[in-house]
Amino acid sequence: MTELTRRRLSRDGLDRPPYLAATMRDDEMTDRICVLGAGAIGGHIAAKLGAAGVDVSIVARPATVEAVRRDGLKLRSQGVEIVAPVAASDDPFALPVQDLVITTAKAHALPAAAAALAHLTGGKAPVVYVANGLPWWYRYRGKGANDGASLARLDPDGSLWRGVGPEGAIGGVIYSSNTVTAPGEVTHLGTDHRLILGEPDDSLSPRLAAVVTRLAPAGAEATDKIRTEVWRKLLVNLANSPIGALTRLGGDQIAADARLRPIYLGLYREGLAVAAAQGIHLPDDSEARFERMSRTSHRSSMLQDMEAGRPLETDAQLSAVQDLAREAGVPTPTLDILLPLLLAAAAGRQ
Ligand SMILES: NC(=O)C1=CN([C@@H]2O[C@H](COP(=O)(O)OP(=O)(O)OC[C@H]3O[C@@H](n4cnc5c(N)ncnc54)[C@H](OP(=O)(O)O)[C@@H]3O)[C@@H](O)[C@H]2O)C=CC1
Ligand SMILES: CC(C)(CO)C(=O)C(=O)O
Repeated sequence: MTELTRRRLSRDGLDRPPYLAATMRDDEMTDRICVLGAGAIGGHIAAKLGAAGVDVSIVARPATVEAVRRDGLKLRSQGVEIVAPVAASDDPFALPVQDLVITTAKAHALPAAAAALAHLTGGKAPVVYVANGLPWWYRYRGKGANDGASLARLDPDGSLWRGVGPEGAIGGVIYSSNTVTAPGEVTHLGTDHRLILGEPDDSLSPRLAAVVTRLAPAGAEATDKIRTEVWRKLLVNLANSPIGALTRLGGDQIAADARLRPIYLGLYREGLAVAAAQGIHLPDDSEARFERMSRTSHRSSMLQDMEAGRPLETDAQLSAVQDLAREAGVPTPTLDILLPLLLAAAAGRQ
């Protein structure tokens, strides 16, 4: 990386002590935003919000909380390091009710976070779900035959649907390559950064407009076709994630290996067919997508999880797609081979 320009940005121009949300006066906290599950993506979003003076707190794991309380939340992006003084806690129940909650926890971590989300929203505040893969609320106010229930794969005991409620859900799709390089420090690779938000009923509601305005410092934009955006991104993950996690290769290395090309194209095209069975018709840009990976050395978040020994996001990115394919009678031969290989490889990690 080129020499970093260090900027120390302080919310309200004050050097506030680290984590204060629970002790702040109510009149100081009129526009509270909390990011639950702040790792690579949540850290990126929270750092940009904090640097812009937004009153943001994060709920994160203890090592992150300790680092952020001590040193602030760091984001290295395009040769600049932002150090944002965001509040941090590993106990969501110590936080007051928020005006807006963003979750960037992986799909498999969400059911366990349902009670925390319910507490943070106070039953009122919207929750922006930013994640790869199919979301648990996919069948809320959609137009499909099975509308009106969670995707069972992603909300197996219904704790999200019943405990948090789909009414508060705002869908989020993100294009941004990030890695946690140290606790409380996120490195953003390249220049791409898009955060696309949409209502499950596809309306351009006043609520959506308000949320997009609040999250503008983090690059938010609105869509009136959130499921189309979910699929557009999911196709990329469906093809890239299993190949990357199995081979341990970054984007440019995958693109340089011609043997991987038909596997990538196969996965992508199977995803296109499943999306089409859902009424979402996207152009076949699989070849261009494959070539485009040569531009980035980013190691996918699933590969990062594979290497760190963490659970993989296979349910949201792969198994839920296979579920929809089976429901619709769409063949997915490439996915059907790679998914068991990936699950076995993940299970066999030391
Ligand atoms: N990284 C990237 O470049 C990209 C990621 N994405 C997607 O964004 C989403 C987030 O990914 P990413 O940021 O990489 O993931 P990370 O694992 O870096 O961040 C998620 C963090 O949330 C923590 N967490 C989970 N549940 C809780 C909880 N209840 N309370 C506190 N902390 C919690 C996790 O801890 P623990 O691990 O201990 O559970 C982890 O530290 C995923 O869906 C991913 O696929 C999309 C585009 C690019
Ligand atoms: C690789 C990338 C940026 C796009 O596939 C991604 O979404 C991830 O890391 O999970």
